[in-house]
Amino acid sequence: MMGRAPRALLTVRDLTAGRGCGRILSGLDLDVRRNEIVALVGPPGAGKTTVMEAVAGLIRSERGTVRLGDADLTRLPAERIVARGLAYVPADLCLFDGLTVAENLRLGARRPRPDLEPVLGLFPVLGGRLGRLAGSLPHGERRVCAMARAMMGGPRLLMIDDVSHGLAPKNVDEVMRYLGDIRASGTSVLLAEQEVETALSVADRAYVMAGGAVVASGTAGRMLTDPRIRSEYLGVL
Ligand SMILES: Nc1ncnc2c1ncn2[C@@H]1O[C@H](COP(=O)(O)OP(=O)(O)OP(=O)(O)O)[C@@H](O)[C@H]1O
Repeated sequence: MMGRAPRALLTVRDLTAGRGCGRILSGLDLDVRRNEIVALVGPPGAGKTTVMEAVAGLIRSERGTVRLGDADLTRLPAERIVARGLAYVPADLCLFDGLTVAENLRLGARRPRPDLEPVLGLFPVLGGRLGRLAGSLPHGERRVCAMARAMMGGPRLLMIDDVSHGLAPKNVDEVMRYLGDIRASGTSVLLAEQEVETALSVADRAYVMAGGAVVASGTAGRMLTDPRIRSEYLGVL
């Protein structure tokens, strides 16, 4: 919106979290504003999944705060975080393979007899797959199904881990286009991605992670053109 500062949606401050093996994130700050697509990029093991799981309430943080709009999500259980409007698509998708696509979508809704039409409007490819078992879909469509299931609850923010993982190049382009459509429908997006150029092609802003910390951040345009960031953090000579 011209002349008005973009409003904060997700505000993460001083996030410090680990797993059984010890502390992974220390004092991490991150923001997603309304109508933004934000990318978390970095090599395997940098901590991108850990950020998403801590924000989604799947692992407990030691310290720090997580807010979504006016709501304080800090250390709420995962199901209450989803109910506040924050949905998460994990890298392994967690579809119910023995249920149909339609049944998977209904499970993502927060009402007993949900209308599938708005989400099918966003992901038209699923319209012809509703009666198929989710386990029988090709990998690209499984990812679309998982994104669609997450959208059934009408989230304000959708977090998607390893968004292009295992996809053929044409399916990567398709999934990236869906991210733009999701944003246009009013849901902001936080994605984690190892393929930096892929992430920056769709994101407004990005955070580069290494060793559990944010080591650079800025607009995608700056990330793509700044020679220091390209050589030091993105591995592009
Ligand atoms: N389930 C787990 N148990 C113990 N340690 C883990 C677990 N998952 C990740 N880790 C460790 O936590 C650190 C951060 O991993 P994380 O998966 O958050 O990174 P990532 O940037 O998402 O990597 P990728 O791009 O491969 O998904 C790594 O050192 C990793 O070995």
